[in-house]
Amino acid sequence: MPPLILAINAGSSSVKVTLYDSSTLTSTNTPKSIAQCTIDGLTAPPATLKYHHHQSEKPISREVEGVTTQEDAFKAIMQQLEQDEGLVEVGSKADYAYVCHRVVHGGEFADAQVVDEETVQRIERLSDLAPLHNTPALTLIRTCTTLLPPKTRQIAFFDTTFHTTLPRAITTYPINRTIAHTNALRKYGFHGLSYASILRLTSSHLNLSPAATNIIALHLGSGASACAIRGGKSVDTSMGLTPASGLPGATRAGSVDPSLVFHYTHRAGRMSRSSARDMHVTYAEEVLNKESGWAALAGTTDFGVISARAMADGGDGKGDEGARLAFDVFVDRILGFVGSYYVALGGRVDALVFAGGIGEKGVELRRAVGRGVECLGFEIDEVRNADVGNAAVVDIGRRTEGEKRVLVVRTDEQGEMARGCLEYMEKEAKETKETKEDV
Ligand SMILES: Nc1ncnc2c1ncn2[C@@H]1O[C@H](COP(=O)(O)OP(=O)(O)O)[C@@H](O)[C@H]1O
Ligand SMILES: CC(=O)OP(=O)(O)O
Ligand SMILES: [Mg+2]
Repeated sequence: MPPLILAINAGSSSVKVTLYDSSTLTSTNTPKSIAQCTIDGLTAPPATLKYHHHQSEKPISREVEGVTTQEDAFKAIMQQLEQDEGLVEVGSKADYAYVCHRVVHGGEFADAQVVDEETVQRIERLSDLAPLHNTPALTLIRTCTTLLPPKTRQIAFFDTTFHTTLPRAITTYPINRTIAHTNALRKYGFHGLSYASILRLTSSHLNLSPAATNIIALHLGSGASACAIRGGKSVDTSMGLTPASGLPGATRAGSVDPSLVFHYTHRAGRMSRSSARDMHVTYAEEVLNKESGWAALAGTTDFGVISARAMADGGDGKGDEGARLAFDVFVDRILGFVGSYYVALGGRVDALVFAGGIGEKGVELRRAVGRGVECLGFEIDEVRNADVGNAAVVDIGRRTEGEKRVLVVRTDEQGEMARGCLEYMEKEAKETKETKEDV
């Protein structure tokens, strides 16, 4: 059996796992994917499992009751892989030679790391800075350590790596510099594996080298962010020290006035120091991360449902007011970042890119954002926007040449990890060869 790579992407509302054959490469030099299993809707139960073994004709899709955490989801996914007798590439668990984990907060780690006790401890220390992500990712690392043979190599890939190019004026918060330095308080940025994939796919579609590509990318999923990429490098992004800032999300408030938390409880409004008494900092975090966003405005975390309800309104005020509000708030905040990043890129933008679950499926959202950015020269074609098909990159703009294109990109975070894993394997093989030659 060839060495297999299992790439695990634990998001805030989903777990996506892709299995790759490291010995076969596609035309874009990525290991060939053999099977993919995802469970989404963890925050809008019942969750749905989707499975596709690439030799089978039809993907499977079924609801999975009682699956509410990333750990439940991962175990159900492993069970699905085990049960599939057609998955001949896997003889036993020992065939999973490499396991890649998406870890959202990498702190000071500049690059991917082989998982050992020290890496685990450092990821653990960062958990407070990405409570919806690092803790579940660590749980999955530990589950794999228990479930798979000791010789399985686990590698952690960080969302923060892509943003290590952010300029200092962007990463710096205007606060006491000593405290900022001691506590590592700065903008890190997230969704980096996704932005790396978006850059790769977009530059190839536009026939540009990544180093010559300027884009404004929108990763819109349960967690949503925007990124300005100049010459293939992240120069600004909307998430910050934690994934809680910037755009709102399924259960996240996004950027709000930082003083809001002191006025959130019923004691608030008194405008005294004691007004913060009922708002313990961990409660504030809980509220801003888990009890806000679409869930708070519209009563659901499913943006597909929100879009449908918002459109049913028809503008006569009779429809679902909460859904309309959630939709409008999201569009407003997205437009704010697009405008700001257009200026940051000096107006030289090859493409505005929609990605992530909502970016890929949200026809209405793209249409509404499209209307707002027409003044900048981006124009969405209604017909193309209405049906984006299944291609990795689709032009939905009226222009299909030159600058200011509008694209929908099927970002591939697992694929990005599989590529990184292959690079690691090649490096490891080279080092082993050199060591043997030295002996
Ligand atoms: N038809 C649709 N239109 C708009 N949004 C949708 C649609 N279907 C699903 N979504 C949204 O996509 C989100 C999932 O995006 P995804 O990027 O996969 O999530 P995660 O942040 O967990 O990685 C869901 O929360 C849901 O709101
Ligand atoms: C960083 C982040 O919010 O990730 P996700 O959208 O996968 O939850
Ligand atoms: Mg995601």
